[in-house]
Amino acid sequence: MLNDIQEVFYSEEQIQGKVKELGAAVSRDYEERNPLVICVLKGAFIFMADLVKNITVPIELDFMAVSSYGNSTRSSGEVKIIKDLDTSVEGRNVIIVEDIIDSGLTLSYLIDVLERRNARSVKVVALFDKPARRTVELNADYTGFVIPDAFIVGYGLDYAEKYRNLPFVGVLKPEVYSGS
Ligand SMILES: O=P(O)(O)OC[C@H]1O[C@H](OP(=O)(O)OP(=O)(O)O)[C@H](O)[C@@H]1O
Ligand code: HPA
Ligand SMILES: [Mg+2]
Repeated sequence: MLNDIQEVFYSEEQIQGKVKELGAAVSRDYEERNPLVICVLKGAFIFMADLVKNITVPIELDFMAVSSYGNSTRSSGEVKIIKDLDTSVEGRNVIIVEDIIDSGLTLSYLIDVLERRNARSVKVVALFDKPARRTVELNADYTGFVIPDAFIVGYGLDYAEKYRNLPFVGVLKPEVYSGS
Protein backbone atom coordinates (compact mmCIF):
# COMPACT_ATOMS: atom_id res chain seq x y z
CA MET A 1 0.00 0.00 0.00
CA LEU A 2 2.76 2.49 0.93
CA ASN A 3 4.50 1.56 -2.33
CA ASP A 4 1.60 3.10 -4.26
CA ILE A 5 2.07 6.58 -2.73
CA GLN A 6 3.82 9.17 -4.88
CA GLU A 7 3.81 12.08 -2.43
CA VAL A 8 2.52 12.84 1.06
CA PHE A 9 0.54 16.11 1.08
CA TYR A 10 -0.38 16.29 4.78
CA SER A 11 1.24 14.30 7.60
CA GLU A 12 -0.66 12.73 10.46
CA GLU A 13 0.61 15.51 12.77
CA GLN A 14 -0.50 18.31 10.42
CA ILE A 15 -3.95 16.76 10.10
CA GLN A 16 -4.34 16.27 13.85
CA GLY A 17 -3.33 19.90 14.47
CA LYS A 18 -5.93 21.15 12.01
CA VAL A 19 -8.65 18.91 13.43
CA LYS A 20 -8.02 20.38 16.89
CA GLU A 21 -8.44 23.91 15.48
CA LEU A 22 -11.69 22.95 13.74
CA GLY A 23 -13.04 21.31 16.92
CA ALA A 24 -12.24 24.45 18.92
CA ALA A 25 -13.99 26.69 16.37
CA VAL A 26 -17.13 24.54 16.37
CA SER A 27 -17.11 24.43 20.19
CA ARG A 28 -17.00 28.24 20.36
CA ASP A 29 -19.93 28.64 17.96
CA TYR A 30 -22.23 25.89 19.27
CA GLU A 31 -22.37 26.43 23.03
CA GLU A 32 -25.88 25.56 24.26
CA ARG A 33 -27.12 24.83 20.72
CA ASN A 34 -27.06 21.02 21.00
CA PRO A 35 -26.06 20.51 17.36
CA LEU A 36 -26.72 17.32 15.42
CA VAL A 37 -23.38 16.42 13.87
CA ILE A 38 -23.79 14.36 10.70
CA CYS A 39 -20.99 12.24 9.29
CA VAL A 40 -21.09 11.71 5.52
CA LEU A 41 -19.95 8.11 5.08
CA LYS A 42 -17.75 6.58 4.11
CA GLY A 43 -15.04 9.16 3.47
CA ALA A 44 -15.60 11.29 6.59
CA PHE A 45 -15.52 8.46 9.14
CA ILE A 46 -11.99 9.07 10.47
CA PHE A 47 -12.32 12.87 10.41
CA MET A 48 -15.64 12.62 12.25
CA ALA A 49 -14.16 10.43 14.99
CA ASP A 50 -11.21 12.77 15.53
CA LEU A 51 -13.29 15.96 15.22
CA VAL A 52 -15.94 15.06 17.80
CA LYS A 53 -13.19 14.24 20.33
CA ASN A 54 -12.14 17.88 19.96
CA ILE A 55 -15.64 19.34 20.41
CA THR A 56 -16.14 20.32 24.03
CA VAL A 57 -19.88 21.20 23.99
CA PRO A 58 -22.77 18.69 24.09
CA ILE A 59 -23.64 17.26 20.67
CA GLU A 60 -25.64 14.42 19.17
CA LEU A 61 -24.45 12.57 16.12
CA ASP A 62 -25.80 10.59 13.23
CA PHE A 63 -24.54 9.04 10.01
CA MET A 64 -25.58 9.17 6.39
CA ALA A 65 -23.97 7.26 3.53
CA VAL A 66 -23.90 8.77 0.05
CA SER A 67 -21.82 7.95 -2.98
CA SER A 68 -21.17 9.43 -6.40
CA TYR A 69 -17.59 8.47 -7.27
CA GLY A 70 -17.79 4.66 -7.43
CA ASN A 71 -14.40 3.37 -8.57
CA SER A 72 -13.53 6.52 -10.53
CA THR A 73 -11.64 9.74 -9.82
CA ARG A 74 -14.52 11.70 -11.38
CA SER A 75 -17.98 12.24 -9.93
CA SER A 76 -20.77 10.37 -11.72
CA GLY A 77 -22.86 13.51 -11.16
CA GLU A 78 -25.55 11.42 -9.49
CA VAL A 79 -25.57 11.43 -5.68
CA LYS A 80 -27.16 8.32 -4.18
CA ILE A 81 -28.30 8.03 -0.54
CA ILE A 82 -27.17 4.58 0.55
CA LYS A 83 -28.02 5.00 4.24
CA ASP A 84 -30.30 7.71 5.57
CA LEU A 85 -30.26 9.37 9.01
CA ASP A 86 -31.91 7.72 12.02
CA THR A 87 -32.77 11.14 13.50
CA SER A 88 -35.24 13.83 12.39
CA VAL A 89 -33.45 17.09 11.57
CA GLU A 90 -36.58 19.23 11.96
CA GLY A 91 -35.74 22.32 14.04
CA ARG A 92 -32.16 21.12 14.63
CA ASN A 93 -28.88 22.95 14.23
CA VAL A 94 -27.15 20.56 11.85
CA ILE A 95 -23.42 20.36 11.20
CA ILE A 96 -22.43 18.26 8.17
CA VAL A 97 -18.97 16.70 8.46
CA GLU A 98 -17.33 16.05 5.09
CA ASP A 99 -13.85 14.82 4.24
CA ILE A 100 -13.62 16.76 0.96
CA ILE A 101 -15.50 19.21 -1.25
CA ASP A 102 -14.56 18.60 -4.87
CA SER A 103 -17.27 19.30 -7.50
CA GLY A 104 -19.59 20.33 -4.65
CA LEU A 105 -22.38 18.07 -5.94
CA THR A 106 -22.56 15.82 -2.86
CA LEU A 107 -22.86 18.71 -0.43
CA SER A 108 -25.24 20.81 -2.46
CA TYR A 109 -27.50 17.76 -2.69
CA LEU A 110 -27.25 17.05 1.05
CA ILE A 111 -27.81 20.66 2.11
CA ASP A 112 -30.90 20.74 -0.09
CA VAL A 113 -32.26 17.50 1.44
CA LEU A 114 -31.69 18.71 5.02
CA GLU A 115 -33.20 22.15 4.37
CA ARG A 116 -36.27 20.56 2.82
CA ARG A 117 -36.58 18.49 6.00
CA ASN A 118 -36.77 21.80 7.92
CA ALA A 119 -33.46 21.85 9.76
CA ARG A 120 -33.14 25.12 11.70
CA SER A 121 -29.60 25.71 10.41
CA VAL A 122 -27.20 23.73 8.23
CA LYS A 123 -23.46 24.36 8.40
CA VAL A 124 -20.55 22.42 6.90
CA VAL A 125 -17.17 21.38 8.26
CA ALA A 126 -14.87 20.09 5.50
CA LEU A 127 -11.33 18.94 6.09
CA PHE A 128 -10.25 19.39 2.46
CA ASP A 129 -11.46 21.82 -0.17
CA LYS A 130 -10.53 21.51 -3.86
CA PRO A 131 -12.01 24.73 -5.34
CA ALA A 132 -10.50 24.19 -8.81
CA ARG A 133 -12.98 21.37 -9.49
CA ARG A 134 -16.18 23.05 -8.37
CA THR A 135 -19.18 22.74 -10.71
CA VAL A 136 -21.71 24.24 -8.25
CA GLU A 137 -21.09 27.29 -6.10
CA LEU A 138 -20.59 26.17 -2.54
CA ASN A 139 -18.26 26.88 0.39
CA ALA A 140 -17.80 25.22 3.77
CA ASP A 141 -18.37 27.21 6.95
CA TYR A 142 -15.25 25.62 8.47
CA THR A 143 -12.45 24.50 6.15
CA GLY A 144 -9.29 22.60 7.05
CA PHE A 145 -6.96 22.68 4.04
CA VAL A 146 -7.44 24.15 0.56
CA ILE A 147 -5.78 21.68 -1.81
CA PRO A 148 -4.64 21.71 -5.45
CA ASP A 149 -6.43 19.83 -8.22
CA ALA A 150 -5.23 16.32 -7.44
CA PHE A 151 -7.05 13.13 -6.43
CA ILE A 152 -5.96 12.50 -2.84
CA VAL A 153 -6.23 9.36 -0.71
CA GLY A 154 -5.84 8.50 2.97
CA TYR A 155 -7.42 9.56 6.27
CA GLY A 156 -10.77 8.14 5.11
CA LEU A 157 -10.46 9.10 1.43
CA ASP A 158 -10.37 6.23 -1.04
CA TYR A 159 -9.47 5.36 -4.56
CA ALA A 160 -11.64 2.39 -5.59
CA GLU A 161 -12.35 1.75 -1.87
CA LYS A 162 -8.66 1.39 -0.96
CA TYR A 163 -6.21 3.56 1.04
CA ARG A 164 -8.83 4.85 3.52
CA ASN A 165 -6.75 3.49 6.42
CA LEU A 166 -3.64 5.58 5.74
CA PRO A 167 -3.13 8.02 8.67
CA PHE A 168 -1.79 10.71 6.29
CA VAL A 169 -3.06 12.16 2.98
CA GLY A 170 -1.24 11.95 -0.32
CA VAL A 171 -1.45 11.20 -4.01
CA LEU A 172 -0.92 7.86 -5.72
CA LYS A 173 1.60 7.10 -8.43
CA PRO A 174 0.02 7.81 -11.84
CA GLU A 175 0.08 4.13 -12.86
CA VAL A 176 -2.21 3.24 -9.92
CA TYR A 177 -5.02 5.51 -11.19
CA SER A 178 -5.54 3.21 -14.15
CA GLY A 179 -8.10 4.20 -16.74
CA SER A 180 -10.04 6.81 -14.72
O1 LIG B 1 -17.78 17.44 -4.04
P1 LIG B 1 -17.96 16.11 -4.70
O2 LIG B 1 -17.43 16.10 -6.11
O3 LIG B 1 -19.35 15.60 -4.62
O4 LIG B 1 -17.01 15.07 -3.94
C1 LIG B 1 -16.95 14.91 -2.56
C2 LIG B 1 -17.59 13.63 -2.09
O5 LIG B 1 -17.06 12.52 -2.83
C3 LIG B 1 -16.52 11.54 -1.96
O6 LIG B 1 -17.46 10.58 -1.64
P2 LIG B 1 -17.72 9.26 -2.54
O7 LIG B 1 -18.87 9.49 -3.44
O8 LIG B 1 -16.43 8.83 -3.16
O9 LIG B 1 -18.16 8.20 -1.44
P3 LIG B 1 -17.25 7.66 -0.21
O10 LIG B 1 -17.25 8.75 0.83
O11 LIG B 1 -17.97 6.44 0.26
O12 LIG B 1 -15.88 7.38 -0.74
C4 LIG B 1 -16.14 12.34 -0.73
O13 LIG B 1 -16.06 11.51 0.41
C5 LIG B 1 -17.23 13.37 -0.64
O14 LIG B 1 -18.37 12.89 0.04
O1 HPA C 1 -9.62 13.81 -4.20
C1 HPA C 1 -10.45 12.93 -3.82
N1 HPA C 1 -10.03 11.76 -3.25
C2 HPA C 1 -10.89 10.81 -2.82
N2 HPA C 1 -12.21 10.90 -2.96
C3 HPA C 1 -12.69 12.03 -3.52
N3 HPA C 1 -13.96 12.37 -3.78
C4 HPA C 1 -13.94 13.58 -4.34
N4 HPA C 1 -12.66 14.03 -4.49
C5 HPA C 1 -11.85 13.07 -3.97
MG1 LIG D 1 -14.95 7.76 -2.49
